Amino acid sequence: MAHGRISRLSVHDVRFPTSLSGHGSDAMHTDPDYSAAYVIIETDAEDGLKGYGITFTLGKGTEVVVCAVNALAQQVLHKDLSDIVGDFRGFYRQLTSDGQLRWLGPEKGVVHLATAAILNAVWDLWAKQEGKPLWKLLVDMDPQMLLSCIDFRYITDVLTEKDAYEILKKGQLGKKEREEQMLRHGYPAYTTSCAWLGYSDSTLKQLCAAALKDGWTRFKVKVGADLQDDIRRCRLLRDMIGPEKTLMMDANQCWDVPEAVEWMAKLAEFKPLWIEEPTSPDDILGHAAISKALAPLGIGVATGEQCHNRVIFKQLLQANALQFLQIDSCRLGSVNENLSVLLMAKKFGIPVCPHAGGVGLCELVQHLIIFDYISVSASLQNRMCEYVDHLHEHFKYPVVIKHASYLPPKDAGYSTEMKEESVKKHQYPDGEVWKKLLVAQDLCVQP
Ligand SMILES: C[C@H](O)[C@@H](O)[C@@H](O)[C@H](O)C(=O)O
Ligand SMILES: [Mg+2]
Repeated sequence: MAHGRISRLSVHDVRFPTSLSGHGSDAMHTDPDYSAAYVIIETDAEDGLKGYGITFTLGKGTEVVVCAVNALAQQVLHKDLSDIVGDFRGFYRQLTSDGQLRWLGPEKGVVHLATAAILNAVWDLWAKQEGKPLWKLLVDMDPQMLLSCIDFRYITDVLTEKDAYEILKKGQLGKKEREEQMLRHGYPAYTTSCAWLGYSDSTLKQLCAAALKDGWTRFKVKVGADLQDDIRRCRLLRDMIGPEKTLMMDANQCWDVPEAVEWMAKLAEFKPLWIEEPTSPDDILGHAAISKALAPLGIGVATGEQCHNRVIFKQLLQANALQFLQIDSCRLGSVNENLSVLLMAKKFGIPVCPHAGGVGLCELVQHLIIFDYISVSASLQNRMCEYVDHLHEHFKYPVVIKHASYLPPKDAGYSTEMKEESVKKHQYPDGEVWKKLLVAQDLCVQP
């Protein structure tokens, strides 16, 4: 049973200097420092359990998200955890409807990232108090209770609570077998970390060879900055992995709509399964036009990592604008909003392939997709979860990958907790790592 009154919320600006080695780089984010606004909530309960939550950011933006978390903190402080989760829909609504702060969103941008960080911490705490990993808390939850966590406002034209109930009811069939299957084999994954845009050809080759040796069969490559580079890199990868293995491409929003179609026609010979974020994440009809134009080439469109909220996902689905839906554990309003998107995707028959390219995103989103398979989609067809091989060593309960699949986490919680030492070292700007880097930068700019 959820218990304790929330007595403290603290938030830290934690940054990793990944840009120094090109990790995470793409056509639009050329110097990403993988970062997180890291929230810790404490209660007055005697068990001493804490909830940890993150949202993913890239360096400079983190301090802005930290401010937004502090602005929202009043909504959480002094509340009983049992009241929050007992009416989670109401609490979600309250947090996203603050009469003054909602002007900054609503339900998008910095305030929504802050909402995600806070709610991720709440879910972590709840799962810890129940003594279960988050995926298992969701799998074991009664469908009515699960639905009571979702705010259906703005989506009832495509998914009513009754529709959602039917989906979850159906999902009960064969659930036990699917859970056993997950525990035995895990959830299939693909890797992005061989082919960031800033990597040299020799790094790409070396990482791809190592990944093949480790049993990876699905690979994603960054494209979009320079066509000739793309052709060379895609050829290199396709030659290494052979014709049967799966290749995906990711442009991170760099093209106009016609440009996306033309560019992809030139990369079609490398047989990508999808092109991810070909254009602005807000351009629903643009994604639909690209989907239509690329369908004859056998290339699907994937998007979602910068999709603001359930409303945009709803419209992407309504407009046939995507063939692969990429949920993100830290951009949407935590588990609550992601549940609604998983259910909408099921209703439209669109496979969910979560986004996880960032710090901590693999740790979190694995819970959601494992739940999705066991209780909602009941299918692995055309589905896989992204994996990036960075920064797991900073987490107390890092992901476990075996045979290119995510093994379901066993520890209680949402796998969000970072090692204390890592947080201390990487806090910006006072952590040891940043102190050194900032001093070095200063020395460089001084005449
Ligand atoms: C800046 C980041 O690394 C992105 O490039 C990354 O999230 C990427 O889009 C992905 O799909 O993993
Ligand atoms: Mg991407």
